[in-house]
Amino acid sequence: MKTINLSEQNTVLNRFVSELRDVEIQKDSMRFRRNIERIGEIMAYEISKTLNYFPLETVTPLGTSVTNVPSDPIVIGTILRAGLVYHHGFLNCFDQAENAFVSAYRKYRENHQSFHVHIEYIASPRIEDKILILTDPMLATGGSMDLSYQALLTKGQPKHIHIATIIASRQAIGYCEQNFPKDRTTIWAAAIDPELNEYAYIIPGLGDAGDLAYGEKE
Ligand SMILES: O=P(O)(O)OC[C@H]1O[C@H](OP(=O)(O)OP(=O)(O)O)[C@H](O)[C@@H]1O
Ligand SMILES: O=c1cc[nH]c(=O)[nH]1
Ligand SMILES: [Mg+2]
Repeated sequence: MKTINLSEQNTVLNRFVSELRDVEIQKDSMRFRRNIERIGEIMAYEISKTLNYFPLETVTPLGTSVTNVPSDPIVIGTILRAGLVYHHGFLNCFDQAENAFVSAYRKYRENHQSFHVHIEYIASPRIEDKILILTDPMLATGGSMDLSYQALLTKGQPKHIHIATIIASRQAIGYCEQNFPKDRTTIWAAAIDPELNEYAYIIPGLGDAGDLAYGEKE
């Protein structure tokens, strides 16, 4: 299994990640959402370099042109709710992709320290033999990603799985390496952080991505 940490390259993506983390800039929730979206656009472009292509003949007003374009059918599968704008970033790039949504959220117990991940709803096309891009901006324990993937397997076996995230913990990378098919999974992260706190939040991370994008929930 390959893990690609895009922060190892000096690109403008790093500025977008640093703005997402910045406690002052986070107050501008529109900027927060737009940064997530544009990281989705850039990551989709990076993933596009791994796809299969075929030569497409195009008729222009003055002749014909042949261009290599992607041939793989793609399903973008997103975990609600923090993944919503990230999803749109991917869709801006892969505008012909099919779309899947999974509602996975942390249900905290009384003590607020332990939780289990709750899946209530999936809406997905068939994913058999397609390229499945699973998107969620935060990969903390990896539990939501794993359970969402298991839920989507009721729709077929994908040809390849791309796990796309903005901030991953080291622990979650290890968890995904153990729980996803090694020969057909690639993990893409805009940054990988060292640890989780006692509430399983990524440290230093950025806080609660869903709340920062869409407001606090009860
Ligand atoms: O890797 P994990 O330990 O499973 O944690 C990561 C999950 O936590 C966040 O969602 P959250 O449950 O906070 O829901 P929200 O998007 O509605 O805020 C995030 O968007 C991931 O889905
Ligand atoms: O650090 C984390 C962990 C889970 N969900 C988030 O939004 N942030
Ligand atoms: Mg979630």
